Amino acid sequence: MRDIRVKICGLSRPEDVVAVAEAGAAYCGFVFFEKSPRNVTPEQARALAQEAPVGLAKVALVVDAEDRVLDRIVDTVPLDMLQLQGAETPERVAALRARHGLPVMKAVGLRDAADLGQLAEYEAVADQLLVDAKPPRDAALPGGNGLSFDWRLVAGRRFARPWMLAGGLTADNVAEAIAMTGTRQVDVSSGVEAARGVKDAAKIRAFVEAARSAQPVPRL
Ligand SMILES: O=C(O)c1ccccc1NCC(=O)[C@H](O)[C@H](O)COP(=O)(O)O
Repeated sequence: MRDIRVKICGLSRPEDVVAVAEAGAAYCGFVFFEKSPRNVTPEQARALAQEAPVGLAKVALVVDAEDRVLDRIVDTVPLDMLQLQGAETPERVAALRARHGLPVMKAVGLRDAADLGQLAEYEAVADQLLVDAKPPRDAALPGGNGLSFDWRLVAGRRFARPWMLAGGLTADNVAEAIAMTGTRQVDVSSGVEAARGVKDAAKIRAFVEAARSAQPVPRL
């Protein structure tokens, strides 16, 4: 299967972008969140983006960012997509989409069936959904924690928009996750790191290979 699209999130060094491009990923992500070990400034992200070849989509991840912060990111970094990882409302998603003229991917955290209602709410306004594990209540980060959720929650679900599976994925479990959920897109951060916040080129390669060799359930 060659149509699985992979996003590698939390890049902070030029060699990470090169490794992601060479591995054949479709998206690379830059984290703008000061408490994160993967945080980059707009200027750093701009330099990283210059390493990205045509065809590798550059995604800015923000968490409840104020307009002036997001304006500076968008004005500084050549971007292809915004990823909203905070508590942005559907109205805020729609407003940011209109303000910046970029596709918006809204992250939705799942822990149990009670969280599924959010998917429909955000499908109505976002270009894509990132279906992620809901962070633990005491987590320092709202994402990028290397935690999975119960994939059976979305197995067989018909999404109205393109969506990406995230949360605790690794080269060892990504094929099973794709087979179980039927997703065509996957996102990873912790699972391709040598140490927290430090990406590993061999793990990136192994992850992309494992994802692209997976067999999603056929669409009926
Ligand atoms: O990665 C971070 O440090 C981060 C900080 C704040 C909000 C979100 C963050 N990361 C989100 C991701 O990188 C992923 O899109 C997703 O949560 C999967 O992460 P992981 O479980 O580490 O693969």
